[in-house]
Amino acid sequence: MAGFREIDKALFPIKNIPTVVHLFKNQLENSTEPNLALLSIVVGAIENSLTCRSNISFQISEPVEPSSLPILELQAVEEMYSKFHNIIKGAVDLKNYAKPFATRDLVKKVSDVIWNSLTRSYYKDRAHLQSLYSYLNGSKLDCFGVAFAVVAGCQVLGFSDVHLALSEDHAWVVFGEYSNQTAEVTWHGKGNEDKRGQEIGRGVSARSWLYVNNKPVICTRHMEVAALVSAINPSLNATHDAFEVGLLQQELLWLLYDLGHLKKYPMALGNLGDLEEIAPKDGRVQCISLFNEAIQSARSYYNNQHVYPYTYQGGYFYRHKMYKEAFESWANASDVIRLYNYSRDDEEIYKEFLEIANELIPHIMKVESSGFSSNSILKKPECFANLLRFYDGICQWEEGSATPVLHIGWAKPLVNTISKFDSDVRAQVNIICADSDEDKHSKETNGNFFNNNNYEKENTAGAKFEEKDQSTSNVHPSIEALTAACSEKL
Ligand SMILES: CC1(C)CN=C(N2CCN(c3ncnc4sc(CC(F)F)cc34)CC2)S1
Repeated sequence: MAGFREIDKALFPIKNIPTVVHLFKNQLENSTEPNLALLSIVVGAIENSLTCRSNISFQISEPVEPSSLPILELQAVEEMYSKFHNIIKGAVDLKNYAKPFATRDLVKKVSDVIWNSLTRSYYKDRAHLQSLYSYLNGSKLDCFGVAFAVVAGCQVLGFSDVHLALSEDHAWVVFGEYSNQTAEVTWHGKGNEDKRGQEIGRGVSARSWLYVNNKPVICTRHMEVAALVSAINPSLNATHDAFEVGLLQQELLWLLYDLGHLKKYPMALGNLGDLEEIAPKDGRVQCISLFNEAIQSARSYYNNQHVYPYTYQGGYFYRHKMYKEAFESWANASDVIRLYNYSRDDEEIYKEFLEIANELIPHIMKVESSGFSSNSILKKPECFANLLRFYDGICQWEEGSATPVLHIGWAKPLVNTISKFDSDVRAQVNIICADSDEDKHSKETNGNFFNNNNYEKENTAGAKFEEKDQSTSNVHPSIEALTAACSEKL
């Protein structure tokens, strides 16, 4: 695997963001494949020098240029690249692995080389541990960083069939002549025995959100560049970002967007949307359309089995006080999770729903019930309908799962929220029956329980609602009990 070519070397020493973008453009547009190790070292070096107080070795001099980046010398990068190259080539005797396609043994061997060269114990969730710069200068990598390093290592060895597979909270690799082989190469979560070398489970874990019902993002080389750019972390500390690092990430994501490499990568589109919300670039689409593109991408390529596109969008609406829209996004997120079984590996998404249900929605209820405007969301039946759909999805997520989701801590905010809607508003919500069926996945074809798009009559709020008929629904018993309880109470 050759290192930089002459046209890349000519860009050094790197002093500003446009030059980094130019380097990535060269790597992404030329005929051979982009060099993952080199690009990860470059952005990792810049990120670390601007976010970590101790400017680790690469002889960083104070920026002399008016531009915003410390000067990055070619020699420093080449030394790091050849160090990575020598670690991998030195440890893997290619005579034992016939080409052209990788084998499980080869992938496991590369994973072992990375794994065994890491610092014995360190705080794994720390920021800035995702790049090869961190690996080569601090022998530390986070969960994603290990998976990325394995793919970069296989690229150095010439196995172009080994690619990164990404769920919303885990990473693994695919390989083989038909790219249909899978292997764990890193750990996940706290205190879980790693499953490195094993193929991705078809057992109970396959129904957990962690493996997105076998609809992960399967990266091309170019999408692996998008993953390393997405993994750039501009945070300086808990409250501040290093402005230049965020700008670099935003410019690189736009380059990848324009080249079409974000089309099948919903989270990268969401990341770009978040950056655009903070610092909108002239002549670019609104950030809300990026969140919509992420949702369309998940619906088109991943059978709508991803949650984050809806929480990116819901978070945006919430921050902009567009509460009716936020409820719809969160209800759509809940329609995704309802088809999964909750497992102990799903903590991250559990925390996401917990925060929405027990922090964000109660906050909205508080600020909305202070005023008495006729335009209040507390007067809108579709808001009530979407909240019920949101809660019902979480209840169904729990159904059939070995691990419970709900506990008493969920009930108080839940009842408090529902009881904020008057009976005349609640009465306008039509709960549509869906066929009751044990298997979760057959439900995704039966449509929603709360079909809040199925209205017949105009009502005062301008939306159209059917009068509630007497049909009982088979939503989760706890939701039905709650709505009944509210009716009795009022
Ligand atoms: C709506 C949110 C709470 C805001 N940020 C979210 N992110 C979700 C995770 N993020 C990601 N962004 C791009 N690619 C990946 S791959 C991956 C799994 C990891 F194990 F490899 C995570 C992730 C970025 C940040 S979801």
